[in-house]
Amino acid sequence: MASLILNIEATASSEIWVTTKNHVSGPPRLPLWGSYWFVLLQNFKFLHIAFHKLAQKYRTSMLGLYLGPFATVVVHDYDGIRQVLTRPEFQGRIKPPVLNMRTYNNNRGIIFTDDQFWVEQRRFALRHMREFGFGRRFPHLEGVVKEEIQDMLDVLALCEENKGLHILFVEKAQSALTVGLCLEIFSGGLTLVPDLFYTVVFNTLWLMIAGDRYSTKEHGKLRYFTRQALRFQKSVDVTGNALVQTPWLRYFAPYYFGFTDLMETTQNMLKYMEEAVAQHKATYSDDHVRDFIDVYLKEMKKRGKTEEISSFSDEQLNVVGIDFLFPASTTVTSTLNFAMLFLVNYPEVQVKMQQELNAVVGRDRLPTLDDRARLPYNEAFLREVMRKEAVAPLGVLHRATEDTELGGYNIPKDTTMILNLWSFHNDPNFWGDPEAFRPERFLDDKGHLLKKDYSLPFGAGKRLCAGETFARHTMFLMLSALLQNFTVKAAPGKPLPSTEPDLPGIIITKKGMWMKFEPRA
Ligand code: HEM
Repeated sequence: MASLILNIEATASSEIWVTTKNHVSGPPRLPLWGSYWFVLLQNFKFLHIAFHKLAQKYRTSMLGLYLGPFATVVVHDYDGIRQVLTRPEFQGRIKPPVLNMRTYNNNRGIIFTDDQFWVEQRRFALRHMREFGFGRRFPHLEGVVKEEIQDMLDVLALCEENKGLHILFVEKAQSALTVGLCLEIFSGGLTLVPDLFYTVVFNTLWLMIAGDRYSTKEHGKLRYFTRQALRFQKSVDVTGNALVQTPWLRYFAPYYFGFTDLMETTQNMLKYMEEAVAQHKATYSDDHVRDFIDVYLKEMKKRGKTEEISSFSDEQLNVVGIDFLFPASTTVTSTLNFAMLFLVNYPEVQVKMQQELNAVVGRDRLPTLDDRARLPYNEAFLREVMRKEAVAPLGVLHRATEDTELGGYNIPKDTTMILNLWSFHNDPNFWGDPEAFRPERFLDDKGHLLKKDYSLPFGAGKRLCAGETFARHTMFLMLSALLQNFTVKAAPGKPLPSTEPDLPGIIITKKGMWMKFEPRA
């Protein structure tokens, strides 16, 4: 079968859009899955690598193909990517029926919606999440994050000191609950990542959304949500794979093609929001708005009186909630996971980061956001991690909302636009030595951060990741606090883990790993 497909590829025309004047090159279209067959043949696991190889093969930065019946262009270069990110006619989203099925059979939320609905809901959510500290400097929230990070460091120190299992017999263990936590993610002096990071990220966001934080005894619930979110991210690739191209597959092999995971995990995450919203309704007061859920309920009441049909609804509130919670709890923690891998593979980089922390912050207090500008090497490290391993290597799919052109090629309305951020981040013409892990590439001769960061792990333009500032703040605070107090090492006696991802999906991740956090003298 594979050789038959290769044969067809070699003989068929590579110009796929006979309806357009100026064709985009790419592999031909076969029955059922169109050009997807050729994509799978290039790399069955990681789509960003497959597209990258095909673009090289067709000597183009704009690859044209069909994913099933859908005309698609994959853009690989900086200029093309920036144009798609910033031009208004490329800000649509694809809305395949299977995606709608997950959210009350309605296209809801922010990430997968477009048009006026998306504009109104994104603007509202961001404006009001800011009131509770999202994406900005806000002393109350920074205090909470500090507490959460201090808890993480304390538990880490306690479990490290007592080597996990032995903690059961140590009086120092504050309670049986701490013991439970230690047993789950600490064992024999090693710590499980990314699980270590789940609490800080989830609790900080949950405080803004639902006005609450999970105490140690409820950490199981919080980790349950994060694992659902991760399972969701792993259920399909970012194109929705064969399930989007041939939706009837869900009747024949729902588990194999990811349909079961897609549905179950979304339902489980929605249940979280549904319960929180029900509790808020039971205790709601117009005079005392506690968090984002209350703000949203208030808006619904207001609009209910004035508008016949409003885009504000219970369903939309639930999906907006998970559209913040699922990326936050998976992308931030997975990026930190990659950061740990780069630290153990490049110990000299880790030493430099610790030296900078010693000089700027010392050891008597935790790093704060005020220190961030004075820790350029630590900042450059995070940028380099996200350049090398952008957890969302193809971003989220865009759609052309009208007939247009890009780079001299005609792009018909409704073309799916995929941005290969990974390919651009690894372009030797742009970065010189993209294969090298070198935080210095983001610094000038004097060690100051370069004014412009050309990498695009969060996208750009109107669809810029809604959580960029939150993610950058949280990752900086967690990483700098960890390195101020611990040295990260690979598990002794085991081969050094590679920095390459091993699990595909909407985001790419590493499997959970046991690592050593050695307290610094
Ligand atoms: C390292 C962490 C993260 C990375 C690398 C990342 C990356 C991205 C990317 C590439 C996009 C697509 C942009 C586009 O459509 O062109 C996106 C969208 C989005 N992200 Fe993130 N993200 C991260 C963290 C977060 C966090 C913490 C949140 C929320 C708390 C979040 C919420 C969203 C939302 C709501 C969108 C959809 C924006 C829209 O369509 O208007 N992300 N993110």
